[in-house]
Amino acid sequence: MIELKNVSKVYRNNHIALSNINLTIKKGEFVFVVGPSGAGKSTIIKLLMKEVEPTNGEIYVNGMKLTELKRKEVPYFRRNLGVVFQDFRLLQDRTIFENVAFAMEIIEASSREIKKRVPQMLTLVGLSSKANQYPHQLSGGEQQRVAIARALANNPSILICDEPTGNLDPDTSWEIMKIIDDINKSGTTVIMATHARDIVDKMKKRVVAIEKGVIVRDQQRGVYGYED
Ligand SMILES: Nc1ncnc2c1ncn2[C@@H]1O[C@H](COP(=O)(O)OP(=O)(O)OP(=O)(O)O)[C@@H](O)[C@H]1O
Repeated sequence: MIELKNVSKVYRNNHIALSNINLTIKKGEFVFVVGPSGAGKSTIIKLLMKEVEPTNGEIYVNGMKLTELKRKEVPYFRRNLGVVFQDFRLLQDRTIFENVAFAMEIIEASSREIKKRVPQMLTLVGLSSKANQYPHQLSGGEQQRVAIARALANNPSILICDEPTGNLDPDTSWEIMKIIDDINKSGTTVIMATHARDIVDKMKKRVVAIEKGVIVRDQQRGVYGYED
């Protein structure tokens, strides 16, 4: 479970990115976070990853109070999170297999586990045949599937996606959404920040809308609801 209690974030330049956010996300939910550019969506994601600290308020993820986590506990905490970004963020000088393996090497998984798990993840995203290729040899959609495989390698309970379809054409975006939806159906909590109106409208999931750092709407089976 994820809980933000009275969370505010003021950046160093005194910009108020989030103001008194209260949000609870249950295990297994699928939540879209929508809102105009600059509304604070990425800031929420960075707070959940403990990449930035809140100025005020409390954040709990899977029973851990993030503001009280010690520096050395952060890697352990992050094992529970898989993260996918708009720009894929693959290592260009490593193969597809090595990119997925890298996530497991960080948590010091054994080479035996890695050899077993990476092919399973590549099969899940339909890329077994590309294991020995390099990112630049893959299409954008394929690269995003690698990023998803990497995000899931350590079996996280939460998948966080920041604009995962932002660089993809509509058909490819839907292929990615099908994979993310299946991951959610298998029990993983999904939080996805997006500007993709069509996807939000068709998926009929919970929608949390943010404007100027404030939650202005929180709907089950919601819609995108912006003209941008
Ligand atoms: N490191 C930072 N220092 C100062 N201001 C920042 C910083 N990061 C973000 N901001 C500001 O905080 C506000 C919220 O930014 P955030 O990136 O969370 O928005 P967003 O909703 O994700 O936008 P987009 O849809 O364009 O990605 C913006 O006004 C942004 O300029």
